[in-house]
Amino acid sequence: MIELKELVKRFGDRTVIDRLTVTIQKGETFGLLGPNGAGKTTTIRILTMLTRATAGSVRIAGFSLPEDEQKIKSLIGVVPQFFNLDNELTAEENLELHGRLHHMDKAERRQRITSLLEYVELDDRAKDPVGKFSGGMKRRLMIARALLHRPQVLFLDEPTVGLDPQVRRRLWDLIRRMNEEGITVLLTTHYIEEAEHLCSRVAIVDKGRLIALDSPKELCHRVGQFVVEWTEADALRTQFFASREAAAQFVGTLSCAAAIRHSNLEDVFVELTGRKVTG
Ligand SMILES: Nc1ncnc2c1ncn2[C@@H]1O[C@H](COP(=O)(O)OP(=O)(O)OP(=O)(O)O)[C@@H](O)[C@H]1O
Repeated sequence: MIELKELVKRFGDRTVIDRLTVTIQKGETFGLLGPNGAGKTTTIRILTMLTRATAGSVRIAGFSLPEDEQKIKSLIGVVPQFFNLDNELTAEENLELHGRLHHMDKAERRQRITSLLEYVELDDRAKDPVGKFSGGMKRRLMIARALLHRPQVLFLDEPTVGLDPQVRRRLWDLIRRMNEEGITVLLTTHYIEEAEHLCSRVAIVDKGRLIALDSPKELCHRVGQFVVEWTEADALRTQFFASREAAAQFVGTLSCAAAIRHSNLEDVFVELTGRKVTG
């Protein structure tokens, strides 16, 4: 559904995307995971035609950039990282504006706006100005807006950044539901838990480079499913093991207290880069 081949983006002499090659299948929820500055937003900006790649190719649903820009625009929905709703307008009016920009006819617009406000559970706030909405409500309205013209692919840039854990989980449910209904989702995140909960596969990116790509489970298997953590000379030490038994055996050889836990994508990132995603 989405194919990036040898994608490069340079700003002056700075390379922020470095030969990124990724193929995302139809129906996947795919995550780009990496720390701030890894190049995730720039990748989304290229895919959503807000900036052009320096080199490499992009295909979405069989169409190529930049040749098929108009066609691709009608197939994608975008939820940017920062709120870009019109605070003066009501929820309904914000959607209405988007529908007009996408040349949807009046009857279709009305029907979609009503059903999507219900879908994101904002139907009772349809007539309220968006300026009064909480962060979570604004994010849900941005998702409704992105879905209005029935896109096949949805791009979500850091969909839950700045939201409290409860609101985040509610958005995860919504993203999962959209995916179950057949939409291909590409999201960026620097939240480990978000990638682990939502994504069928994850590309770990660092400094514009792809450093690993697989399902969260496989990535954790790769470093070792179990981690032993202990403190030595005031520093936290970790070691990976393929089984709980092997981890427990190792703990038996230590002369201090140690904890055994499951590994996660943060561990994978640290193993591969020596740094933390959430740093
Ligand atoms: N227009 C620009 N001109 C120059 N440098 C830029 C521009 N846009 C992004 N960059 C640089 O490109 C690098 C990647 O930025 P990008 O926003 O894609 O990272 P990110 O992984 O999305 O991080 P974040 O989560 O903080 O947005 C950063 O070092 C950033 O400073």
